[in-house]
Amino acid sequence: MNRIEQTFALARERYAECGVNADAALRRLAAIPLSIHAWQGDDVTGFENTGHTLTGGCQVTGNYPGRARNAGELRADLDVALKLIPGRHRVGLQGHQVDRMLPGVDRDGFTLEHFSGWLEWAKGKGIGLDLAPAFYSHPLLDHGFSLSHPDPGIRRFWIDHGRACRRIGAEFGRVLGTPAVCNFWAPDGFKDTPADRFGFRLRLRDALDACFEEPFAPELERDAVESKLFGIGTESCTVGSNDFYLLYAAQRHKMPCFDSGHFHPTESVADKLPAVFSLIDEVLLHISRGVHWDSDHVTVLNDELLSIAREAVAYGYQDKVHFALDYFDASINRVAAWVIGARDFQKALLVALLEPPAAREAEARWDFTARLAAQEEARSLPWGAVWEYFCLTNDVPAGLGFLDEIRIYEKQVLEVRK
Ligand SMILES: C[C@H](O)[C@H](O)[C@@H](O)C(=O)CO
Ligand SMILES: [Mn+2]
Repeated sequence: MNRIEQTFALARERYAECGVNADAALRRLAAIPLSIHAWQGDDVTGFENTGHTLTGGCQVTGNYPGRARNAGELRADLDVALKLIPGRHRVGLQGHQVDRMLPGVDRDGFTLEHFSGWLEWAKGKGIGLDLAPAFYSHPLLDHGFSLSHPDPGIRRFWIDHGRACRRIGAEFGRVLGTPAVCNFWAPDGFKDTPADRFGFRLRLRDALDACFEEPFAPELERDAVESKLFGIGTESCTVGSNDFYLLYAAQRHKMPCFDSGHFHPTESVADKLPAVFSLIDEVLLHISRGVHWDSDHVTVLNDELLSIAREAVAYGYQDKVHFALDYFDASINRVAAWVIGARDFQKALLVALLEPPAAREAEARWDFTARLAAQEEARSLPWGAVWEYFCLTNDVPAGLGFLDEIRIYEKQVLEVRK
């Protein structure tokens, strides 16, 4: 046995002493796909080559060399990242990350032809694809409004873009054999105090209803709606607030999407999961990290990530949670950003899957002293040895070895992109 196998054998024994089957935890972790967000690789730019800047209240900072300039380069970068993230995952696309543009066709007329390269690539890799409409970075995001805009013509453009993405997503689902998650996030909102919070929400409601009018089998396509607390330039009011979308999702049988950067800094996304799952069957998580605001930092293994992962798996409904990454950092190697963030969330999931029963047993007998002691002692259990074994058995480097491969790719490919 090599060192990793030896330390895993000892860790397996230690966990068994705590009533945990480490092999079973590894099997459950391997069964959890993450949706790797393609937009970390192109700085949410898209490939329409229209020169649209990033709008919609998001911001990407940094200018690290090597941003993907087209779908082919983005797929090549994702190929490298996916080889360094243990397990089998999915890839999430934005509605403007097209393979090609067609003469006279704008986002409201996109079809599978605009994403055919992505479909062939995903089919070849045996992975699923998710597709989110891009309701931003376009001249028709007028005064910052899309689906809730007062002008019916502008609303129609964005509704048709949303409808087009769902159709393309359903095709992805049909060909790839796994439903595409189509996440609807509209940046609509107000920099300063609005005079009409209600009319915009009524229009958003009706526009979403129009987007979702065409039924698709759940085996092909799933709809999610993503709330947000504020954006840059929409500090005073977002039309798609959490109150709006939570009720919309419940009434219209859609998935609420909780983005961990979209709530007040002291608000717990982790606690929302068991609350929502008492009444809603399925959710989408956007795993991100806000530093002071929705800054979309690369996820790190902090208490918030650990608690989100724990609440997502603690009650056995993890197959009803769609785990998607959502952050964009252009100040570091973009491939490394995918790999570090994805591996970190997998570590958080593993810690949760390895959680001993002692804390829950103590709580069941109202012994909160033993509960706290058990929760804190669990922190020092040898989950790292189990993680390294997970990397080994999935043929990816444990420890920092993944960075060596990224550095080689950086030298050979990223640095020569000008
Ligand atoms: C690019 C995505 O649509 C975007 O990140 C959205 O999910 C979001 O979180 C906006 O703040
Ligand atoms: Mn998000």
